Amino acid sequence: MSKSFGIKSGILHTYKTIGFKSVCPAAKAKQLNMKTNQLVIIRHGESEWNKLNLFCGWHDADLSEQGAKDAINTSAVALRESNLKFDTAYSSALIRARQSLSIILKELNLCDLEVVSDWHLNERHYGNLTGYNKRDMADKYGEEQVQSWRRKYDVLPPPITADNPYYHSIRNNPSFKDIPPTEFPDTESLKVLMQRVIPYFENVIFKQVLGGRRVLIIAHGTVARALIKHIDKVSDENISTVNVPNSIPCVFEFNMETGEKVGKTTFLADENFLNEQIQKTASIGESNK
Ligand SMILES: O=C(O)[C@@H](COP(=O)(O)O)OP(=O)(O)O
Repeated sequence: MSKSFGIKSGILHTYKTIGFKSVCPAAKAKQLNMKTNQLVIIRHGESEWNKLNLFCGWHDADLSEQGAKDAINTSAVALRESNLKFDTAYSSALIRARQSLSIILKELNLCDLEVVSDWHLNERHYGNLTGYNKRDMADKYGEEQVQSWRRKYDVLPPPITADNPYYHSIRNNPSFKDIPPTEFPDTESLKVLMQRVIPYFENVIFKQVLGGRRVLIIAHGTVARALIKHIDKVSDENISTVNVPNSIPCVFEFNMETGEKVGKTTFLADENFLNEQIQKTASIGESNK
């Protein structure tokens, strides 16, 4: 049985959320009259490349069988148990996010929901790390370097070169045909990714949230970290400690008049399961050799 709870410092050490601590009666009355709306963000289910522990980024990996099951048993079950309803949904242009969204919507009997898939919500481009096993890269370059590529705010992986086995399939992916050539990345840090994700979020998605539409976003680990950093004002340093696991819905609530965040960021999962999945996501994982 899923249950919800706010992120506390014990779970994501330095990640502090904005909660109401004590309020005067007038402020309480204001809270009670406040119109709010929720936004749900989910990282797609496990992909074939998550399973193999490969840097994936803009490579278009399918969902694994387990990922498809988790979209049903973890994502859809939690949304249903929490009685969350949606008017519209967004995903990246990548198959793993689109597949997760379509499975979740089918489970919730929402197959007719308006859906937008947009490349601005794509995972960060992992540059020339694309296709390599994370543990093998740690053996070659050291764990510190690999964790810095993965989690530091402003560290770019080496740019992808034409001899990378996935260079051409990424460049020629029909799902990316509308991306202006000058905006097609060859590597991205979290900082660089935020330059495309946050304007899209603010100008397209958040306006709908403030207008009262109930929005579901299916995205990626780094995109979810970008949105958490932006919404919860996490510092450049502390964001490196935030890891977002596959399939577990993350719920934010906003004051519709002011756009301010209300209450705590909430992951819809049992606390032990959430902690286990966060540890798994943070870890460099195993080699396939
Ligand atoms: O690109 C990838 O390899 C993973 C994230 O990997 P880490 O940053 O956790 O290593 O992205 P996602 O599975 O969310 O699309």
